[in-house]
Order: sequence, then structure tokens, then C-alpha cells
Amino acid sequence: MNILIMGTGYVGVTTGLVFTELGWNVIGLDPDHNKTASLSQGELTFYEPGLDTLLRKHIESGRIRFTSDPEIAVRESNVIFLCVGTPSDKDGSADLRFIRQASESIGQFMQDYKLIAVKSTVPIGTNKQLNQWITDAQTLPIPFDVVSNPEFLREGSALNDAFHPDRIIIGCDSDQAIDLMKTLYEKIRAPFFVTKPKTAEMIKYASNAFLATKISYVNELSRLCENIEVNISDVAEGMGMDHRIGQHFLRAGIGYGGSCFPKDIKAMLYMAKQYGAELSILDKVIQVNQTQYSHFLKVWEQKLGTFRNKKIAILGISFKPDTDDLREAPSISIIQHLLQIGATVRVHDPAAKLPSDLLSDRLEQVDRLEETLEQCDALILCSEWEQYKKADWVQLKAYMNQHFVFDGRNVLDGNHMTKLGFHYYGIGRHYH
Ligand SMILES: NC(=O)C1=CN([C@@H]2O[C@H](COP(=O)(O)OP(=O)(O)OC[C@H]3O[C@@H](n4cnc5c(N)ncnc54)[C@H](O)[C@@H]3O)[C@@H](O)[C@H]2O)C=CC1
Ligand SMILES: O=C(O)[C@H]1O[C@H](OP(=O)(O)OP(=O)(O)OC[C@H]2O[C@@H](n3ccc(=O)[nH]c3=O)[C@H](O)[C@@H]2O)[C@H](O)[C@@H](O)[C@@H]1O
Repeated sequence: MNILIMGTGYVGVTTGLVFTELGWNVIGLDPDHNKTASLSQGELTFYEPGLDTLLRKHIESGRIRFTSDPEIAVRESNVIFLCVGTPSDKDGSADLRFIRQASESIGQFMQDYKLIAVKSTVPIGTNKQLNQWITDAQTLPIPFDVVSNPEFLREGSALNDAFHPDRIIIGCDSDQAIDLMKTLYEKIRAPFFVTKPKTAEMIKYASNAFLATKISYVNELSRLCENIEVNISDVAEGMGMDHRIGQHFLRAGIGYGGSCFPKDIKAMLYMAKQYGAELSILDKVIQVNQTQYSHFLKVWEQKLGTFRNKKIAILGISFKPDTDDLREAPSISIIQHLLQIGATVRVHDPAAKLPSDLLSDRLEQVDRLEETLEQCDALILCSEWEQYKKADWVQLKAYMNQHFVFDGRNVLDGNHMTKLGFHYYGIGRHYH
């Protein structure tokens, strides 16, 4: 069976390589010629641990190939996974332009039965809409099935998440299509949850929104903890010991970012309004997230005196560690805020690069951690890369002018840092 992956971004490349590793033949299709050319050479166009090795392995095995030609790709495939982007439109709704274009090329070029599985995160009712777009593009009535198969992987641990998912959601009305999906995934050990397409679509949004709600809840609590000198990390640990609450996604910080939580919550709010329902809790989730970094910048500025004319080092600019993705990264808002109030900023990240149009005589990126910290008055840790947790802080301290450490992810050992002579402040935890 030949599998076509439409869209070779984070989800597409990961999904394609997982199916290749499971023994299927895979074609990756993307209109971006630079991407398909680079992938064909075994070069990833983004950073994701472990993915490059698997890509090179299967370029060599010949079981995965990449193209920008939809006609050949659609004709040669039996199953098609839609992994194209669904970005936010200006009004917050999901922009389905790429989904529609992909559906139309399927309709236009298909010559026999296709199973189309939608991995992209799409609003309720999109799978039904897809049937119409494909049918309208067909010149002959050839049968096909559409299945909602939302993806739950995280950037930074994409391969592990895709090989070991907690569940495989299949939203479909056709028994034939359900059986085919089960065959494709039979080597993955995870429970199947078979349901209606609309329910599957809703499960994806509801899951992301719930995780973001957990984060905003603990982030808002961290502001109270700050005022009452209680350590939020201890509170979260104690809460998480209750298995009904669970330990995951209770790490307070400067807020969630990334290509999904912010856009999916906006899309969900838009949908709720469309269907005459209120999801007021999600308004609050967004509000807390948008104000979390500025709340703590104010707290930290008081500790330092002022950020004006100070040299600030930013450690980690990606929205989370182990990725080079800067989409909606809180670090970018922090950097802009610091520049606005007259600070000079030097950034470091093991993988992510600041876009060159942001760089100026007051904002630079350097490769070595020592150089980033040289003569700085304070550092702000924005994403918790292992390198920062393992760093030799005794040695690094010598490079700094003043020794203020603002830990935006609560990952450094506050007691230890204080003993070393740093003025250490985290998010809702302090040691003075
Ligand atoms: N990034 C993530 O961690 C996760 C993303 N998702 C969802 O998966 C979808 C894809 O996300 P990413 O992989 O991050 O997006 P991405 O932006 O990294 O990649 C999307 C790719 O689709 C390509 N594309 C656009 N139109 C196309 C067409 N007609 N045919 C073929 N390819 C086309 C683009 O050129 C781009 O390379 C989104 O709906 C997202 O919400 C779901 C779970 C995890
Ligand atoms: O739909 C998606 O795209 C994906 O969105 C998230 O994955 P991702 O955004 O890659 O990364 P997460 O690990 O969820 O982190 C998101 C943000 O939340 C922040 N976060 C996470 C956990 C936590 O306890 N606290 C916290 O602030 C992270 O720093 C990061 O900025 C979900 O976790 C995935 O299940 C989902 O598939």
C-alpha cells in the first residue's frame, strides 16, 4: 500500500517517517520545492531530535520520497494523509485555504478509490466539507472515504509521541475505512477510539484547550504564590500527586507559545460563537497567557531596579526546548518589551535563530553561552534547554556584570543558585 503525505512540515515529515519505519511506502508532497528538494537529499528543513537520522535511513532504503507534483503523488497512492497547515485567520478562525487546495488536487487527479485521513487540526464539520470539495473537483464519480485522524504529537518529542501515542482517534462512518486505518496502525500499541468525524474534530480542540487551561491555571496561581512567598513548583508537585489531577502541564512559566495552543484556542472560541455557545473560560486562558510574561517582567524589573540601559541575556528563544520553532514564542514578546524600555539584549539558543530583520545594534544573537552572558546585568531564561540546566554556573557567573537570574521556566535549582551568589528569581518561587 502506498501512503501519500500532503504537507511536509512537522506533522507531515514525522507521520511519513513513522509509516515508512512501520514498513509502508511513503511519498511526501509539498508545493514548496525547496522543502521537497532538501528532504530528498536527506536534509530536514527544521530541527526535531531523531528525525534527521530516520530521514536519512529511509532516503537510503528508498521507501520514502518527496515531490512537488500532485498529479503523480495522488495517482500513485492508496491512502492520503492531510498534514497541511491550518493557520489563524485575522478573525481567529482557522484558515482552511490549504486544506481546500489539497482536497481539490485529490479530486482532480484521483483515478481510483482513495482513503483520505485528515491529520491537520480542523474545525468541526471540515471533514464533511472535504467530501464536497473533493467531489466538486472530480471529473468522474470515483469513490473515496474521509476519516478524521487528529494528531497529538508535540514538537521536540515528535517521533516518540508518534510511535507511542496515548490513543488513536478515528472519526469515520465507513467500516471499510475504519478497518483500513486499523491495518495502517496495527504495529502501534495504542487504544483505538472510533467515533463520528465531528466528535473526533472536537476531541482534538478540546484536548489542546484543556492542556492550555491547565497551564494558565497554574500560571495565574503563580502570581498569588509570588505574593504569599509560597513556591508554585511545590504546590504543583503536591497537586499532581492526586492522580485525578496528574503531574503533567502544571509547570508555571512565562506562558505557552507554539504554532498550536494559541491558534487552536482562538479557533475554538470562534467556533463557539458561530454555534451560539460561550466558552468564557478560554477567554480567560488567553488573557492569563498574554499577561503572564509582562506580569513577571514587572516583578523582575523591581528586583533589578530598571531594565533601561541594562544588558540583558536571553537564554532560549524557541517556544519550548528541543525545537527551533519561534512561532508565538513568549521570548519574542519579552525581547521586544526589553528593547522598548531601552535595554540592550543578547540572545542564545542551541537551535533557533532570530530572524535577521529583528537584529539591530541593540539586539544580537551569539553562539557561545559565555559570550551571551559577558558583561550582562541579568539573564532571563525563556526555554528550558538541557544545556542551561547542566551549565557550570560557577564558571558562567564570572562573565556577568551583575548576577540577576530570572528563570522564566522554573528549572534552575534556586537554592543552589542563591548559594552560588546569584540573585535568583523564578515564576512564583523565590529564595531570599
Ligand atoms: N506542529 C505540531 O506539533 C502539530 C500540528 N498539528 C496540526 O497539523 C497541521 C500541520 O502542522 P505543521 O506540520 O506544524 O505545519 P507546517 O506549517 O510545519 O507544515 C505544513 C506544510 O503544508 C504544506 N502545504 C500547504 N499547502 C499544501 C498542499 N496543497 N499540498 C501539500 N502540502 C501543502 C506547506 O508548504 C507546509 O510545508 C496543522 O493543522 C496543525 O495544527 C497537530 C498536532 C501537532
Ligand atoms: O496540536 C498541537 O500542535 C500540539 O500542541 C501541543 O504540543 P506543542 O505545542 O508542540 O508543545 P507542548 O509541549 O504542549 O508545549 C506548548 C507550550 O506550553 C508550554 N508549557 C507546557 C507545559 C507546562 O506545564 N507548562 C508550559 O508552560 C511550553 O513551554 C510551550 O510553550 C500539545 O501538547 C500536543 O499534544 C498537540 O499535538
